[in-house]
Amino acid sequence: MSSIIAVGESYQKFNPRAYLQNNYMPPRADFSSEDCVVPWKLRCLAEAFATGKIHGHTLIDIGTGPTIYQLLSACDHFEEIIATDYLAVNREVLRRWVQGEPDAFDWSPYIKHVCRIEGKGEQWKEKEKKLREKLKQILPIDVHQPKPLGSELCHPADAMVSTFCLEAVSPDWPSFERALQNITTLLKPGGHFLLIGALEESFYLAGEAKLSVVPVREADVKEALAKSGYQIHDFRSYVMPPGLKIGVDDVSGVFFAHAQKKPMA
Ligand SMILES: C[S@@+](CC[C@H](N)C(=O)[O-])C[C@H]1O[C@@H](n2cnc3c(N)ncnc32)[C@H](O)[C@@H]1O
Ligand SMILES: O=S(=O)(c1ccc2c(c1)CN[C@@H](CF)C2)N1CCSCC1
Repeated sequence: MSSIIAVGESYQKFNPRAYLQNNYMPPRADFSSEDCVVPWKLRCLAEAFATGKIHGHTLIDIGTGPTIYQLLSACDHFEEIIATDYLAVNREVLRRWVQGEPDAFDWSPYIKHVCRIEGKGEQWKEKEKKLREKLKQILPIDVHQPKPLGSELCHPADAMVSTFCLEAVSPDWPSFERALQNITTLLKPGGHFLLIGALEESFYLAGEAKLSVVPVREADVKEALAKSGYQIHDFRSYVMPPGLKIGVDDVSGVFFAHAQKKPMA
């Protein structure tokens, strides 16, 4: 238990702007080729939603952080999107983006790219406006609690997304598996879950904060999803090019999983 408390304490120094700088701005965030990791991630999400299988009233994002890229392809398929994060500073960064504050992070390269690969002729300002309208709740969360949102969600979510969260907040593998079980209670039986995460990463930097990450491999993630009652529909991995290792983390690759919570027996 103390190690989970230590993780929480380490996040008190998390700097959202530094995190965004390290991971979501050029040169690391490169859109110049479909083979780059950011286009690969956005394509995984766009293709999952393009199947038409993932839809409903409410989608919840677990550990949203200060980012919204992971919600861009979702917003056409849900009435309401719920963002969640452990840190008030991240929830405030999200609120400032939703309100269109001038100092908010510029996600337009991501929004333009997603509009292009979705091929619906949607203007990027339309998608930006749509996501801002649908991002109706920004809630505190702790995935290490059996009830991660504290009080129950009025209804389990129809679908769930989580990107780079579970492995980045779990001190060890059993904690990762328990956190996955905890967040699975927020998803309705039969609901779809899109999970993106870091492979074989042990740390990352976010300003003054140096965060520990539990290194995970493909097989570990697949096993944890199966143990939490998911059927895996799609699982892909991306091997990080050496040139992208600039010291802000030691990530070796990225995984994408499209899973579905099995219906009640
Ligand atoms: C590596 S960031 C991922 C952010 C974003 N989803 C992305 O794709 O970049 C991990 C996030 O988990 C949040 N976090 C830290 N401890 C948490 C906890 N116990 N429960 C839920 N989220 C937590 C952090 O505040 C941070 O925003
Ligand atoms: O999309 S990424 O693969 C990415 C994006 C976010 C993160 C990581 C990797 C690895 N560390 C995570 C800490 F938990 C956060 N990417 C890394 C290369 S440059 C562009 C961003």
